[in-house]
Order: sequence, then structure tokens, then C-alpha cells
Amino acid sequence: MAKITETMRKQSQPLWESSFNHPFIKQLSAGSLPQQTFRYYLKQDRYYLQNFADLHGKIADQMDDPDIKRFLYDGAKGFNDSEKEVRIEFFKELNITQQEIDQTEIAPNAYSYVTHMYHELNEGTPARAAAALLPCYWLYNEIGKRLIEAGSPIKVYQQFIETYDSKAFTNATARMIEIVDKLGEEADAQEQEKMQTAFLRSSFFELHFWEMAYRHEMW
Ligand SMILES: Cc1ncc(C[n+]2csc(CCO)c2C)c(N)n1
Repeated sequence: MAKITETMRKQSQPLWESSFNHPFIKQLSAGSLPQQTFRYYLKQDRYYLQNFADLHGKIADQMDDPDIKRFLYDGAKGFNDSEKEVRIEFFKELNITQQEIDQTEIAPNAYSYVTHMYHELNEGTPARAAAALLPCYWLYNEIGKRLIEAGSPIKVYQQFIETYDSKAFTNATARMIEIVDKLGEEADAQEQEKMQTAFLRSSFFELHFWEMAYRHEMW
């Protein structure tokens, strides 16, 4: 039988293709993405990343397998240390002040995405929540791999691309795929379908995250 992540990846292909071809990504690579748009993205992504780390911990609490537990706890912590450091650097380079951060309200799509992930955990199961986390790793890794060759003429955009093509990040993505496959094997057919839906919805919110930033979406 096909691995559950193979099915998920196939089902989400049209959404992922739209992410690869989104003007945000095309312009990030070409260097023509307005800095204001990238600033907007970073400020919104801050909310996302905080909640993403928090969710890793909450899902880990509910996992039985000690290796999976450790990976997820490390993921929550690893984000706090390394990815956050990169972001703090971006904030400095783009003069995003603490005051500006404090004054930024979470935008509709970021709110919906985060709410979706908590819903999968709180009203669903840890396996569905883990499936909801996976596009975050996997889509960004595929974007990183696609963009790395051409790179970007803008320094911060280039740094952004490099973050997601790194060996450490590629390994973390592979491990997260393995985890979701294992949880899929342990699930019955109905639960597998719910995991697939959780993955597909996150893929939708990933696509709309670019669109949200591109349009500077507001309530
Ligand atoms: C909307 C959105 N989706 C995915 C990522 C990428 N990302 C965020 S945390 C993490 C895991 C480990 O660092 C990854 C891959 C992002 N930044 N913003």
C-alpha cells in the first residue's frame, strides 16, 4: 500500500504548484519582491512560528513513541533557538522594531491557519495535528530546493532561501515525513482520511499565506 504521505503529496499537488508559481515566490527569487511585502510576511510569520513551536510541544505531550516525542520536543526548542535567531537578524536588517511588532494584529489567513492546527489537535487527534504540521516543513523544503540554484540577488531573500535548503532542515523534513507515515500506518481508514484532510487544509493555508502577504490582507 502507498505511504500516506505519498497520497497526501499527490492530493495537494495543485495547491503546491500554485505556491511554487505564486508571485511572492517568483519575485522573492527575482529580487523584485517589494520589501514592504516581505516585512508584512515576517511580522505575520512571527505569530505562526510561535504557535507552531507551541503545538510541537503539545503534540509531543500526547505521543507514546519516545523517538517521536523527542523529535517534536526538539523541534519546539530548535525553532526557539535557531530559526528565531535568523528571524531576529531579519528584523534587525529590515528595521522591524518591537513597537511595530506589538502593533501588528494577526491577519485573517494566519489566524485561520493557526486555528486549524489547534483544532486538529484539540478537537481531533495528535496524528491529525502532526499531519497538519507536515506541509510547513515539506513545502518550504521543496521551495528551498527549487530556488537555491538561481538564488536571489537580495541578501535577506537569499538568506531566507538558504534556511530552507539547509541539510539540517532537509533532514528534519525527512524525519517529519517518516513520523506521519508511521502514524498513518497505525491509523484506521477513517482516521487516515482525516489526516489527509488536515494535510490538504494546511497546504491550502500555506498557499494563501503567500497571497495574504502579497495583498497585505487585513480584516
Ligand atoms: C507559514 C509558514 N509555513 C512554513 C514555514 C517554515 N517553517 C516554520 S517552522 C518550521 C520547522 C522547523 O523550523 C518550518 C519549516 C514558515 N516559516 N511559515
